[in-house]
Amino acid sequence: MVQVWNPNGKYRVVSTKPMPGTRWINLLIEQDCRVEICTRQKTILSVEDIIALIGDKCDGVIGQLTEDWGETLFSALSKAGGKAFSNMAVGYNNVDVNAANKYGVAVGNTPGVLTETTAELAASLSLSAARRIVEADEFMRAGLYDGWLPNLFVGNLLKGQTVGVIGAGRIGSAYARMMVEGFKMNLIYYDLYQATRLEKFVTAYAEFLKANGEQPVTWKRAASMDEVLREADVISLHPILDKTTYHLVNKERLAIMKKEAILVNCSRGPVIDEVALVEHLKQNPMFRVGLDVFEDEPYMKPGLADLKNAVVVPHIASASKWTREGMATLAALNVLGKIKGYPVWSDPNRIEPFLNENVPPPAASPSIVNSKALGLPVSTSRL
Ligand SMILES: NC(=O)c1ccc[n+]([C@@H]2O[C@H](COP(=O)([O-])OP(=O)(O)OC[C@H]3O[C@@H](n4cnc5c(N)ncnc54)[C@H](O)[C@@H]3O)[C@@H](O)[C@H]2O)c1
Ligand SMILES: O=C(O)[C@H](O)CO
Repeated sequence: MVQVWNPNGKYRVVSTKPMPGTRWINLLIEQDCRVEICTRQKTILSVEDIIALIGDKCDGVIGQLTEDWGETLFSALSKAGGKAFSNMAVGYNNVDVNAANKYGVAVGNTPGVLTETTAELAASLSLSAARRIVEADEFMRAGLYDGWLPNLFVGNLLKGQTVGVIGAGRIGSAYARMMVEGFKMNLIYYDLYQATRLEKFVTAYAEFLKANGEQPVTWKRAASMDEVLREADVISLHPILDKTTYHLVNKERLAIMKKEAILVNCSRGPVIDEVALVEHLKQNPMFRVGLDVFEDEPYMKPGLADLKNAVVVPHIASASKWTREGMATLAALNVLGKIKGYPVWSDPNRIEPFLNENVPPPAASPSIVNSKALGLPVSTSRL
């Protein structure tokens, strides 16, 4: 149930799951780590399972977003001499960072490497919902197709419509660019901060279209989230999950959206009140959703699975080979960096140097979310 690499390594690093690729294992082994990988056939490990894996001596743990990293686990890790934990994910709403701070444990995450992959899945869900691809696929497989018809699976044209993005950070901005450039959609977004680079991109693209005699695209930063919900035809959610974004989309907000709107969620399930969503989908058959995440994963709220106007996939937005191997590498290097006393990389939005397989990675932890709280030194490397 535990696979061991480099048994005589000085530092003991535990991974609660097998992760894609071997680079992450090799990087740890090269730096004198004994790597233990839990191979249990149990998808979601409990706190007790992880305490058993940590044992009496553990220098660092690489964990998953399905695990509850709170007071109990950080206390156990600290007692075992551990100073580092990394989620193999960019989102870390499963981690109580205050508890980690209390025990002086660094918390890593994996930004950047999954930005485009996740945005591509959001774009795929947008298209699947707009063009009713899953419904049509089921129809074909059921042997129901008996010839072309003018009204068969008529969906929505994206070109010239408005795409709304809630949370225009790394992934939200990448998605917005795909939809604007790929489908010539106009953009409206809501974020606590201005997405300057995104705005510049859309402005430049609009100028390019105009110079080619085409209808230019437009953009607008909305003053409120409701403005996006009212105006957009396709809305994709990309904020972090915290107290301010829990049930951000609720019954009242669903009611202000267009009757034929498409809602996509590749952020975290609890950003939508899923019970209210099921009801809304029942009442509004032309309203469609594309969901990668669910409020009570791995479960769906009753009724959702029966609805034809919902496309549902099992939290696979970051699931491309390159991204998942890169996430494993970043998570391992976060833990390794802390164990070795390396500084923290200065810009978690520029993690490319860690992903080049042809050169050794920088001597730094790529992304530690509580580096300031722990007073960790920051790398001065300008690679
Ligand atoms: N489905 C998946 O597999 C998958 C994959 C990657 C990331 N994610 C989720 O996507 C999230 C975003 O990732 P990212 O790399 O783009 O992060 P990011 O930090 O770059 O972007 C998040 C954005 O949300 C904004 N935001 C925060 N609170 C908000 C609010 N109340 N209203 C509107 N905007 C708000 C922030 O200002 C920021 O711009 C992650 O935290 C994670 O939960 C899911
Ligand atoms: O936060 C994340 O990284 C995802 O949910 C998994 O890739």
